[in-house]
Amino acid sequence: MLLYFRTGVRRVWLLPTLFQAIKGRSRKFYCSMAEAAPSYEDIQKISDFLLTKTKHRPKIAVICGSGLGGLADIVEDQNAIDYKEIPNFPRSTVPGHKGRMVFGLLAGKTVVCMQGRFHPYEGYPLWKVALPVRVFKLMGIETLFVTNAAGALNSSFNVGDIMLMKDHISMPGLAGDNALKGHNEDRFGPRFPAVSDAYNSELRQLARDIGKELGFESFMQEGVYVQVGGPSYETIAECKLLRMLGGDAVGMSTVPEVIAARHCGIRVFGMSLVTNMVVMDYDAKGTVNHEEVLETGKRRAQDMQKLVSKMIAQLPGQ
Ligand SMILES: O=P(O)(O)O[C@H]1O[C@H](CO)[C@@H](O)[C@H]1O
Ligand code: HPA
Repeated sequence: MLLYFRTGVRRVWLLPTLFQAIKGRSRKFYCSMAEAAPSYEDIQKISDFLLTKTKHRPKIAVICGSGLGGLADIVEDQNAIDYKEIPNFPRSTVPGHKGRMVFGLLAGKTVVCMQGRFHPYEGYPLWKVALPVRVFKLMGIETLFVTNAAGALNSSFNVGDIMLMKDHISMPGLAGDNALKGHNEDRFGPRFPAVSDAYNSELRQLARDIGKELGFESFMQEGVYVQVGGPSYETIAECKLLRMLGGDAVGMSTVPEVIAARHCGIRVFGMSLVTNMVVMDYDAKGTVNHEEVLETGKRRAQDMQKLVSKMIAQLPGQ
C-alpha cells in the first residue's frame, strides 16, 4: 500500500495529507452553509407581508411559552397566520408551540400573539430565535409580553406559581452566545445596549397590583430567570450551581427575545409559570418531563390569561 510519495527529497505522507484536505474542504463547506442574519430590509419584508394579512395594527405583542398558547385562542376578531406561510420565517418544532401568529383584540386592545416560539436547542442560531421581535419592531410594537414555562430553583416556590421576571442570567450569554452577536444593525439599536433595566419596573408593579386584585398573591412570586441551552434538563449539580448563582427559575428560552427587544427600544414584561420543581436531591424519586410542563401550563392557563388580559387593558401609554 502506498503510504507516502516523494516531492524531490521530501516525503509526503498520504493519510495526513488526505485528512487535512478533507478537513479544509468541510470547513469551507460549513462556512458557506452558515446562514447569515437577515438584513433590516429583509426583516421589513416579513413585517410588511404580515401586515398585508391583517387589518390589525398592534402596538402590543405577546410571546406564549410552552403550554401557554391558550391566550392566543381568546384573541377576538382574529387573523391567524401559520409560520409556514410566512416567507423566511422559522418553524415551531416543539410540542405545546402551535406555530401561528395571531392578530386581533385582547381586552379591547389590538395585539399580536406568537402561539409558539423558537428555541436554540431546535437548532436555530440566537438571531433567528429573536427574529420575530425585530419583525414586531418594524410592525410598530412598543410593548412585549414574554411568558415561559420554567423549573423552580427557589425551594420556597411551588408548582403553579407565577414568577414575575425581574432579571435574568443567561448561561449561553456568559459563554459568548448572544442574540446580538455579529454585525450590529444601528437602525435597530446600539452595539452595546444596557440590559440592567430589561424588565420594566412599572409593568411589574402593575402586575403586582392586578395580581392582588385578582386574589393571586398566594402564588405570585418575583425572581431571576436563568436561561440554559437545553434540550436536556439540568443535572442536580447544575441546579445547585444555578441556585447559588442567584437564579430562582430555569428555562431554555426568553432571554434572546428580551435582549433583542431592549436593543430596539421595546419595553418588556416577563413572566414564568413554575411548571415543576427542579431536582436538587440525590434521593429524589422523580425526574422532570415535558408532559408535566404542559400539564401545569394547562392548569394555570386561565389565571395567566386573566392577569395578562387585565394588564393589557390597563397598560399605561397604550
Ligand atoms: O420556555 P418555554 O418555551 O416556555 O419552554 C420551556 O419548556 C420546555 C421544556 O419543557 C423548554 O423549551 C423550556 O424553555
Ligand atoms: N428546566 C429547564 N427548562 C424548563 C424546566 C426545567 O426544569 N421546566 C420547564 N422548562
